[in-house]
Amino acid sequence: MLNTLIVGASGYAGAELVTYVNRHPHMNITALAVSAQSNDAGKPISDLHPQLKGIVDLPLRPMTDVSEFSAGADVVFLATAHEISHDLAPQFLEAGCVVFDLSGAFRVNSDTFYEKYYGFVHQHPELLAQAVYGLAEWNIDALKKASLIAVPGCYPTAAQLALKPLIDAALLDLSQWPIINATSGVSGAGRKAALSNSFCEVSLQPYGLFTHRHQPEIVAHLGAEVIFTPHLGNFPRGILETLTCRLKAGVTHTQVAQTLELAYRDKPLVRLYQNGVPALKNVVGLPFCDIGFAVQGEHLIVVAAEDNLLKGAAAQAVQCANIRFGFAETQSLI
Ligand SMILES: NC(=O)C1=CN([C@@H]2O[C@H](COP(=O)(O)OP(=O)(O)OC[C@H]3O[C@@H](n4cnc5c(N)ncnc54)[C@H](OP(=O)(O)O)[C@@H]3O)[C@@H](O)[C@H]2O)C=CC1
Ligand SMILES: CC(=O)N[C@@H](CCC(=O)OP(=O)(O)O)C(=O)O
Repeated sequence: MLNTLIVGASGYAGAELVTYVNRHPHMNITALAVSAQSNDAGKPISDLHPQLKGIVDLPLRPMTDVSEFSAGADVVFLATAHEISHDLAPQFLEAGCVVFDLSGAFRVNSDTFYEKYYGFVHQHPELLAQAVYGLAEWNIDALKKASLIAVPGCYPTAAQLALKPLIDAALLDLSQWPIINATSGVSGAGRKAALSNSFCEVSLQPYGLFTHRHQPEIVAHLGAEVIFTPHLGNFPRGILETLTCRLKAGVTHTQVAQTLELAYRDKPLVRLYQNGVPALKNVVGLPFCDIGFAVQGEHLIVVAAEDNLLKGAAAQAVQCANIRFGFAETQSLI
């Protein structure tokens, strides 16, 4: 049994981790942690997330002393904000834990990226170099040996799962940058109240044009430029991405289909559509990324859908843990 700590357990991604870890036959929840000053300290998690009532009623414990929580823990999931993960991960690694970080704190190994896109100067370049990017389907060998896993961003997961096999197989004419239009539900912004996320404010609107931090994350790991435009939609959860690309001259529908099929035929959490394209309702509440496409001449449109809190966060984190420790990849996920 792996003693497992979930930090940020009261958040949206944290609560999904609690559900998965609780039903994992090889993991045992040692504690559910929140900040030292949390308003929710001492409350049962099921008071905040009633879907857990009678399933997990453990209290949310304020993390006043990290060493108290790291002692005896084998695995730590950090479902915390980027700056918090940046500070906590080294302490848990030092204590010998395997750390799965759901934030952006260790995703991109660059000197300038964090200051420009996250607003802080990264203090742990050695950990940036060591962290393994947890795009699970594409990084299995490195994940098996990793001690710090940077779980990808929600938007970059769907975008890369759609584009990577096509780029690797050299099917795309990259002189036309793939255009990724993505719409996310509001849970992507976390549980904390904010005017911009409140019911009457949210409609359907693009944001972060040319400046969103997921664009350079996608580019860094894909090795190709893209145009990425996120949108906020007025629904709670799910991400749908429509990716428009140019195929190299002569590339056919069959070649695209065969390339995706080859990439994902033994990957249970990516589901390919032979006909049509996915809708959000097919993946919300489920750990899959669904992919469909259409071709017309040299033009390709790929559609990818996932639950931002699941394949975009908690499910991919547990998938990475399953790979890291040699369990079935879908253990406790489906
Ligand atoms: N929401 C999403 O769709 C996705 C989120 N992510 C990433 O996952 C992480 C969590 O996101 P999300 O669940 O949405 O966030 P939430 O805002 O919903 O939750 C954040 C959690 O962190 C806790 N927390 C805050 N400060 C500390 C601290 N110092 N020590 C310990 N716990 C703390 C909060 O509790 P309290 O404030 O009471 O202490 C809360 O439990 C973020 O880095 C986010 O970028 C990644 C992919 C998708
Ligand atoms: C709708 C919404 O606000 N989404 C968030 C992204 C989700 C997230 O949590 O960011 P990471 O994947 O980088 O951790 C945003 O655009 O900043």
